[in-house]
Amino acid sequence: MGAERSGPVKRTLESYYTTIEDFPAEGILFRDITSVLGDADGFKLAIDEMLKAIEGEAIDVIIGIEARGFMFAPVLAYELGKPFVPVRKAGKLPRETVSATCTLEYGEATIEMHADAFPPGSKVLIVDDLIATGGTAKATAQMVEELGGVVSSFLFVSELTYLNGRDLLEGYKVHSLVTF
Ligand SMILES: O=P(O)(O)OC[C@H]1O[C@H](OP(=O)(O)OP(=O)(O)O)[C@H](O)[C@@H]1O
Ligand SMILES: Nc1ncnc2[nH]cnc12
Repeated sequence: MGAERSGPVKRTLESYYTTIEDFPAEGILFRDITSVLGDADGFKLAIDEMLKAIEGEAIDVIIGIEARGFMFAPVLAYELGKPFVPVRKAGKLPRETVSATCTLEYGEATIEMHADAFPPGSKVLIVDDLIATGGTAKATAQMVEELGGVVSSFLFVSELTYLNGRDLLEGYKVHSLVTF
């Protein structure tokens, strides 16, 4: 028998994640994105797969949600030549804002976006690292629509399917690359 050939092992995006038990509270399985970003191949794979997921979609503006959405949305905005708009936790943005409150897997949050972030009618891609209950994403869509924008789709690196966040986003197009 001849020698077996083996090329470089192709890792999945999921394999770059680290899982931490009981963080930040007991009973939570925390899916840590920093180990994806902390590996150059992992980060490249994430960006490549994100770009592939939205290939061909009409997008005018890319929103990233603080803090972990900021790790991805600006890279996509740069790659696609589109403006980046931040959604931030309350009290951080300097100009007039719109706001929405959401319930999360652990806690509650109020988030804000600048009222002049994009012109009415803009097609908006909403990016975050993860969807859990979907509360943050839904609150972001409410703000986009309050400003006359149209949500083209949501794009998450990962999805906690057991929290059924997709149900809250019924009627919207939702992309996620890794499911836990
Ligand atoms: O689907 P949901 O239940 O709304 O949860 C998802 C959100 O929770 C996490 O952010 P977190 O609020 O922990 O803030 P961080 O990005 O600043 O760590 C995550 O990055 C999403 O933004
Ligand atoms: N289980 C989890 N892991 C990582 N980020 C999260 N955000 C909300 N729930 C999370």
